[in-house]
Amino acid sequence: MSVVLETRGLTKAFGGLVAVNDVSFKLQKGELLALIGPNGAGKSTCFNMLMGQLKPTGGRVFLMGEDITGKSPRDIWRRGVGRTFQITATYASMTVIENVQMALLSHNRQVFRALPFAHRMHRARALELLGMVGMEAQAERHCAVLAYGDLKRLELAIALAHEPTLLLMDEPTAGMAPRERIALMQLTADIVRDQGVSVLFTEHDMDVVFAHAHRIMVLNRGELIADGSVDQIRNDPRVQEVYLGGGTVFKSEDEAADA
Ligand SMILES: Nc1ncnc2c1ncn2[C@@H]1O[C@H](COP(=O)(O)OP(=O)(O)OP(=O)(O)O)[C@@H](O)[C@H]1O
Repeated sequence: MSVVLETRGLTKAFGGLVAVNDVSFKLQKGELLALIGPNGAGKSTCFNMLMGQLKPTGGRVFLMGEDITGKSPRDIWRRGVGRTFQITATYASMTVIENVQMALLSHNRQVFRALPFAHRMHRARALELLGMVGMEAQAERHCAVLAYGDLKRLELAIALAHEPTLLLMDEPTAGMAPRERIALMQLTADIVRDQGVSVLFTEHDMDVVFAHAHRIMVLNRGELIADGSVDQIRNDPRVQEVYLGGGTVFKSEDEAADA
């Protein structure tokens, strides 16, 4: 296995508040890694440092062994780190396929040169990407009329248009119904398996995390308190104590399957 992403002692302080404190981890190629923790644990701050939106106050970030600490978001994106957001970022006035075509034009640095012909370019690849997320049949629909779950799947296709090595997904299932959440993460897990992409995601829904993550890291008050398999995390008393303020006992695998 090869390491795609590594942090060493990653730290971010906002004045006196240390939001992320000395966080070190590795993400292997083809891994679907969850970063969980209660509200305010530091997950978004961590993501924003990985993506270049925030500069760390300490520590380093390595992508495929290369030090990318403090690089700009655009530079990091160009190196193959894609991102999906809590709020979908699609163009409502365009059709589904046009949104993917735009992403492909952007990936190929053709946006301005090719704009008059944009609707004709990269159609085959766009349809292929829509097929990957089960949205081929909706290619000609306008984004404004799409159901929320479909918008999230389109967002995934747009992120894949950039052929990312690593995809950062910040609460990908926020605002979705439970059944849709499981479906979107199943789709993500299939893409990880079939396309060799590596994914780091944050998620509040424990059923989603336990059902799909290959490995789970737990942040609490900026510190990484656990890093292990689904079973290790489910049974870790520190995690049960700290996560959601204590008193939480996670469902066993059998109970979760029955739910
Ligand atoms: N720009 C900022 N300035 C000051 N404090 C900040 C800033 N961004 C985040 N914080 C603080 O850092 C801590 C971690 O916040 P962060 O948003 O990273 O947590 P989180 O785990 O993503 O939370 P949530 O699950 O609620 O999204 C919080 O105490 C938050 O108030």
